[in-house]
Amino acid sequence: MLDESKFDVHLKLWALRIPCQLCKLATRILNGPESNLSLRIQHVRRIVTLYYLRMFRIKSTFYLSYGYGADLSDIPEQKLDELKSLCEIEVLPYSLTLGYSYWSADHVLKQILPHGVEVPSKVSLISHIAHLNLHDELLPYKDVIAKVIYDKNCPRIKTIVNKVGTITNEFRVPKFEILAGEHDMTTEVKQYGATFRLDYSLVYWNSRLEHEHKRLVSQFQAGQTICDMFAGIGPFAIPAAQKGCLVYANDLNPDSIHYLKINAKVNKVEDRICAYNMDARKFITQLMEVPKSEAKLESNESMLKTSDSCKIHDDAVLNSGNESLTVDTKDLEDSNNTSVEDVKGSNRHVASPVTAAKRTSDSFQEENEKAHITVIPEDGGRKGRTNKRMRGSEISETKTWEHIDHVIMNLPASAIQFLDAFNGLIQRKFWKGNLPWIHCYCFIRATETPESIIAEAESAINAKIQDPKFHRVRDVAPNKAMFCLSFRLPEACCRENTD
Ligand SMILES: C[S@@+](CC[C@H](N)C(=O)[O-])C[C@H]1O[C@@H](n2cnc3c(N)ncnc32)[C@H](O)[C@@H]1O
Repeated sequence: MLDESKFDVHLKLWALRIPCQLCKLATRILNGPESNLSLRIQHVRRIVTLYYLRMFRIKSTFYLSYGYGADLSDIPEQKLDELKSLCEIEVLPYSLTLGYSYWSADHVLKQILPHGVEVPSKVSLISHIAHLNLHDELLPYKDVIAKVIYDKNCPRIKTIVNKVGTITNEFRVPKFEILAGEHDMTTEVKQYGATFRLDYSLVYWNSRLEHEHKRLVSQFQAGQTICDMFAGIGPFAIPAAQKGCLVYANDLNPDSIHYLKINAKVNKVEDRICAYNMDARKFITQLMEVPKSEAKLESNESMLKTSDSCKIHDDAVLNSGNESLTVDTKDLEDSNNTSVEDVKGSNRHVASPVTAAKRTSDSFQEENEKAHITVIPEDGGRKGRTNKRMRGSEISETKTWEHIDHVIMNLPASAIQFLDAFNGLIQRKFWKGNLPWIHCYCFIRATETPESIIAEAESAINAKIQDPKFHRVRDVAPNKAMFCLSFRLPEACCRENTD
């Protein structure tokens, strides 16, 4: 329990009694820039405000002066003359108690925490949720720290959470303990004009990546096709779609896809986002693999023409075959217990067959949920393209084995290990135009260099990377920084002949 009375400070002050309507003017006179007085006034500015408001309520008016003598001798003559010309000034003693509610969180915590223990300075705000990362030394004080931060920031902050342990699950979602406020982790954040709804306890979200999301999307052009292999709730996908790109967005976490769909709707880009819930390696393979036969190709094309605006390579993505195109719902449920290291061999999600895409909205939704493959736009094509931001060319029918402009891989801990999926994936004779840009996020530790990262990437794709570009995103620890490695997929990755 926090004894709030411990923070009371009793002040004996002198006050000037000034009529209500002249208070502002008197403050301006006393608070002039040229005298020593202004310093003092600044020092007591909050008291002044506080007190002024309080007096205003009871229709009386005071201007508090912290150090003025009763005879007004501290006030420079010229200012005093100005004041006197306004009205008759009365000086009287006044006692003021500044209590717990007056002091800042920092001030209170400094008094509570033992000497030498640093007050937590970094609080991440995700709309109404304050996320603390308390280190071991502060854990014994976590409840009082949370209470003070909550008291001082309520109602803007409604929930205070602390991250427990390190992130070990595949979905990159920390475990949180709610320390104060409402037990509600659903929230809404804005990034460069887009709205993102999310449940912070279920999906990955990092507000510190806002600038990076913006930077990368600024490289995309309207009409381009983007593939986001680790899309989360859509911080790349939604703005790219807002820009007029067609986006194929995938994430292994079903909750991320749930919110991605919501966010696509909220931002009115559901006609330009196709969402998938599967392992990234399987996703990219199925998206870019050429259909097995011309016959299948043709039947896909006719389906595409009648299907909604999200043109999907049905044969590859929603293959009716029994073998590979399946997602194991059980594995997905259990995947919270899987470490990041397990990700590489993640084609293990094999079990229930995935079914084809064309159907009415309800059955569509139902079946896709079952199969963990979701295509958002149930009626996007019929509704037409509503997004005001769309510029440039309309999205034409897209065959993802013929052309994709950019591939985003934001899973820094292990995205490089997924690059081998591109080795021999594209069939050159079907591909039109340039090969895609790959934007692969990674961490570089003190023991590593950009060269060692390139070597790892080249070994994964089994080809030499020409003109790689590294962009430093942010420092995540003293010896570890997050980078974006961008390069155009080398021609040598392509398969020359169809099977
Ligand atoms: C670092 S987050 C990035 C999310 C989003 N792109 C962003 O910038 O905020 C990585 C995402 O990859 C997803 N993920 C992890 N392993 C995956 C896998 N094997 N296949 C597909 N998605 C995966 C996680 O669920 C998480 O949402």
